[in-house]
Amino acid sequence: MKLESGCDFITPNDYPLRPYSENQLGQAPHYDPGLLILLLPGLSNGLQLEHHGKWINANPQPNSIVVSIADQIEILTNGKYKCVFHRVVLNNNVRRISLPLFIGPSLDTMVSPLPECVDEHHPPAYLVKTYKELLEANQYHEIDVKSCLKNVRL
Ligand SMILES: O=C(O)CCC(=O)C(=O)O
Ligand SMILES: [Fe+2]
Repeated sequence: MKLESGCDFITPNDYPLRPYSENQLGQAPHYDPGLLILLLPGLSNGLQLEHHGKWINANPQPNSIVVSIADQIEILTNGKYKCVFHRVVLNNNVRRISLPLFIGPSLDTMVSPLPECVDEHHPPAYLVKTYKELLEANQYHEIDVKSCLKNVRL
């Protein structure tokens, strides 16, 4: 994958306080686009990851950066490393601000399973698309539950 230039973007999140409302969602369950996400998770909890059908709290350490796998790593590794399905639950007591940096290749980069991850037992499991086409498949709407992965998994 050519990574001399890339398409990175930051989409800050500001989640309001919602007293007296248990488990109200700040972000619906979704997959993130791109290669990797570097997230400054702010001071409050709320980020949850799906693991074997259950939601678990990420509970990042104070002053840490959360690194998570986005959809292109799943495609590049031919499904070996799965994109993290996650959501945000609003906090009853603390206003939550988070800062995710979405790291991706340039928009015209073809994203396909790496040859090292394909063999006779692991045939290519994803369609070959450019990063731009992957974003379009997701309607540029990263918080939509519909991930581009659904459109490119074979
Ligand atoms: O607020 C968070 O911790 C996560 C944000 C997130 O998942 C996103 O913006 O895609
Ligand atoms: Fe996300």
